[in-house]
Amino acid sequence: MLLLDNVHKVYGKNKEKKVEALKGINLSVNKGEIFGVVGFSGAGKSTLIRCVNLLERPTSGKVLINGVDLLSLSKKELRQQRKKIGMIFQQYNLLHSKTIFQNVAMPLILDGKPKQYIKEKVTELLSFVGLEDRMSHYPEQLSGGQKQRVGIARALATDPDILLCDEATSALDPSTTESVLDLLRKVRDEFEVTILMITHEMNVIRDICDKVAVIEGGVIVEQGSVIDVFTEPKTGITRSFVRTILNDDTPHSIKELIKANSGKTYRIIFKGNSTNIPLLSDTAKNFSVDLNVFHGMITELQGIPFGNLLVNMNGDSEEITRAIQFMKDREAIVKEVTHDAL
Ligand SMILES: Nc1ncnc2c1ncn2[C@@H]1O[C@H](COP(=O)(O)OP(=O)(O)OP(=O)(O)O)[C@@H](O)[C@H]1O
Repeated sequence: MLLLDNVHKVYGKNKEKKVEALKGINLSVNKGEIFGVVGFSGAGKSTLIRCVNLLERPTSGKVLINGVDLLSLSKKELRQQRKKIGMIFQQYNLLHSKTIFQNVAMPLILDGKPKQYIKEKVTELLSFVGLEDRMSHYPEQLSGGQKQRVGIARALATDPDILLCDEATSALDPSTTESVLDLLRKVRDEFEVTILMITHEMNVIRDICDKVAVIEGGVIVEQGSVIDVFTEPKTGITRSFVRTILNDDTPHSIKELIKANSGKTYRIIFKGNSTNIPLLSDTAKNFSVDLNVFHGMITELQGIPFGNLLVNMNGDSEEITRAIQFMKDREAIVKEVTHDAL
C-alpha cells in the first residue's frame, strides 16, 4: 500500500548548511495497518511523514502508494493522489475564522463538490467524530481533543486511503489522548484507512500501533510488530523508549543482592502462550537447579500477556544448560545477564 524505498532528504544547498535529515529510509505499510514511527527530537520524523505526501520532496528515493511513484507524477496527477492522503497535525491547523462545519467542508469546497454533497458528507463526518452539535462553533470554542476530532473529520472528507498523523496527540492530556486514539482505531476499522503516525510517545505506539519503526539520526534502526519490538528490543535507543513504559530497570538494592549471590543471573522473557504454563515450577521440578526470582513484572501488551523476570539459577552447569533449553523449548527467551549490564 505505502512503500518508501531508499528515501533520502537533504536540507540546504551549500556545504556548511547541509543537513542530511533522512539517510535511506525503507518502510512498507500494509493496507489497514496502523504503523508508528517513534524517535527523539531531531531524528527525522516530521521530515519522513512530510515526504509521504511530498510536503517535502525527497532528495532521492521513491514514495510508492498502491504502486504509483508520487515523485514521477505531474502537478495535476499529484493533486489527485493527495486527495487519497489525509493528514492531521499536533497543532490541529484549523482555520480560526471559519466554523467547524466550514473547516471540515474546506477540502470538499476546494475539490468543487456540490453543496448538497458537502452538507451530507460534513454532517456524517461530524457525527462520526461525535461533534455534530458543534457545527456552528468556532475552533477557539473547542477543547484540544475536540479540535483534533475536527482535524480528523477534515482529513477524512476526501475519503483518503492513508491518514498521516504528525504528533497528533502530543498536545493532549492522557485521557484525551486515549479517546483520540480510540477514534483513530475506529477510523481504521470502519473506513479501512491505513494510518502512518509519528510520535515521540511510546504509549501511543503501545496503545494503537500494529507495527513500529524506531528512527534515529535519519535512519530506521529497528522495525517490526509492536509485541516483538517491545519484548525484544535490539538497539539501545529502542530499549530506552521501551523503558519509558515497561520499566525493567533493576532497583539498586536488588542489584546489590544479585551481586552478593552465587550462581548466574538470567533475564527470562515470555509472551503469549508461554505465559499459560507454570514455566519456573516445571523447570524446577524437572532439573536440579535452584531458581530465585529477584525482580520482574508480568503485564499485557496489545492483549497479549508478557512477562520479564530476573532469575538467579544455582546448580550444576550442565543441568542449568538443560534447564535453559527446556525453557527455550517452551518459547521463553533466556539470556544471561552480567552484573555490569543490570
Ligand atoms: N526546513 C529545514 N531546513 C533545514 N534543516 C531542517 C529543516 N527541517 C528539519 N531540519 C533538520 O532535519 C533534522 C530532522 O528534523 P525533523 O523535524 O524531521 O525531526 P523530528 O524527529 O521531527 O524532530 P521534532 O520532534 O523535534 O520535530 C534536524 O536536524 C532538523 O534540524
